[in-house]
Amino acid sequence: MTGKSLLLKVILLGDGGVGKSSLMNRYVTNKFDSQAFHTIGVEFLNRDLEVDGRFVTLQIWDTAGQERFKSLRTPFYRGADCCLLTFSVDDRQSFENLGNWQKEFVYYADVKDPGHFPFVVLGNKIDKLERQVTTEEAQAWCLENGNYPYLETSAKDDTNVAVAFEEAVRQVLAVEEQLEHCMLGNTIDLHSSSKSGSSCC
Ligand SMILES: Nc1nc2c(ncn2[C@@H]2O[C@H](COP(=O)(O)OP(=O)(O)OP(=O)(O)O)[C@@H](O)[C@H]2O)c(=O)[nH]1
Ligand SMILES: [Mg+2]
Repeated sequence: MTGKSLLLKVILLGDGGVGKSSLMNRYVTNKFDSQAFHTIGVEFLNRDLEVDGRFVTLQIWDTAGQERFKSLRTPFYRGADCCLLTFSVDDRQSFENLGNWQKEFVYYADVKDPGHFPFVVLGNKIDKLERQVTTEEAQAWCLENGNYPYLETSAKDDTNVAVAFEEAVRQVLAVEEQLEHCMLGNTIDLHSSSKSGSSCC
């Protein structure tokens, strides 16, 4: 193993019943429960992985989507490195609520620069035959709301679950690299006699 393992906190948000707990459990324990209970508050599980040569410990925070548990989940948003906005492709309302979840996260996590925060959107339950949201609609929402990556998953069939969490890591690493690049730019600026500003951030 080269270098230190990076601890990243990712948080799963979305309406009750879209499959957040099922995605986390599929990814970490490779199990699926067709009779899963609603989450109360938050739970988290860790999994180590390697993405593009970087060793990462992913701390996955699974939150309660039901409105009545709002005050129990929001205190845990702070410090998240990535937010997975989740809906279910067989539940139109859960898709229409994505914007509310995004706003709730930005507010309670106190995100200073929402335009550069790594969100990833997941359309879960693609094993279901009766869809209420098309792939194209979901892609269009992602494009309009911040050009977020969109992945379609099935916790039941284990479709794209690992890919989704790896994409979350890639998004965080990309933002981190951008920041490092900017800081390097600023360091050079401080020692430079020219007054030209940094080209990023
Ligand atoms: N067919 C199918 N069912 C799924 C899938 N993912 C989850 N489910 C089922 O959907 C129901 C709700 O799943 P949960 O994982 O508990 O949903 P949640 O988003 O954690 O819900 P809250 O904890 O209330 O916020 C359960 O009965 C799961 O078995 C999937 O990919 N396909
Ligand atoms: Mg849950």
